[in-house]
Amino acid sequence: MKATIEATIQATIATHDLAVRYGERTVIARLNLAIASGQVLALLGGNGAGKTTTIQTLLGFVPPAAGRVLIGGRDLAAEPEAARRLAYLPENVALYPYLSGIENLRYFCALADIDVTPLEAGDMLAACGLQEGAHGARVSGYSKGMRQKVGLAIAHARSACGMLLDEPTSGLDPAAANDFAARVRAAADRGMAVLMATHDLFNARQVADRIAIMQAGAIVAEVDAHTIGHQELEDLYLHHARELA
Ligand SMILES: Nc1ncnc2c1ncn2[C@@H]1O[C@H](COP(=O)(O)OP(=O)(O)OP(=O)(O)O)[C@@H](O)[C@H]1O
Repeated sequence: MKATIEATIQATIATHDLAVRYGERTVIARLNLAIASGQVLALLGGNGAGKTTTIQTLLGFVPPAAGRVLIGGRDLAAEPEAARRLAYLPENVALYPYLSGIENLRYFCALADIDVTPLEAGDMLAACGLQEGAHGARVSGYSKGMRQKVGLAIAHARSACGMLLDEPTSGLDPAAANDFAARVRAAADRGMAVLMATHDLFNARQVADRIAIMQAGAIVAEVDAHTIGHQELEDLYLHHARELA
């Protein structure tokens, strides 16, 4: 589904006719995305559909073969630093294991020239749901859910305008997944644009405003997450998965 030019320009995270190649192979083809402030787009798709490659390209890690990436209206090709306004939460948030939650948050903020006092860091972690007893403990002992809360706190502290999540709920128990979903929704409600690549249809419906289905590097369907039922979404997803088989 093609985003209008107006939506692309106004969006916080956007791509226009994006193509990505690995060698001779095209893995993203004419991808048009537009995610406005306050919106969550869930990107569904089978293994190898191109979800992670899309995220890596938005972050500037993978160069486009054609098309444009716009972050906050700034073209990444001309202003690569625009990608620094995005927070990235991969499946396993990378933190320094021998530092505490507070130290990790302060360190990642310092990299962005943001000075955060230990007290402020504790408040930020608490606001993201990390229990106080864990703030000063080494991250090596944290669960996946706790690491994600630190990741969310870093994103807020760095005033990210957008957040890219790659399979954030895989491996989380239902309570942790539910809690994470609520926090992502809250981040969007405060104005962040969120792109969430996931295999979790339930989570996609719970958190997202729109759900896009990706197949062989292109969006083949886009639906309203608030109105589509679980069965309908599953059928749509499987229909496109079968087309490929
Ligand atoms: N560094 C790379 N070099 C060459 N090909 C790659 C590279 N990274 C990914 N690919 C290929 O690009 C295609 C898209 O991969 P990608 O990881 O983006 O898919 P995905 O939708 O994130 O899949 P999954 O759900 O399994 O994580 C796949 O065919 C993959 O093999």
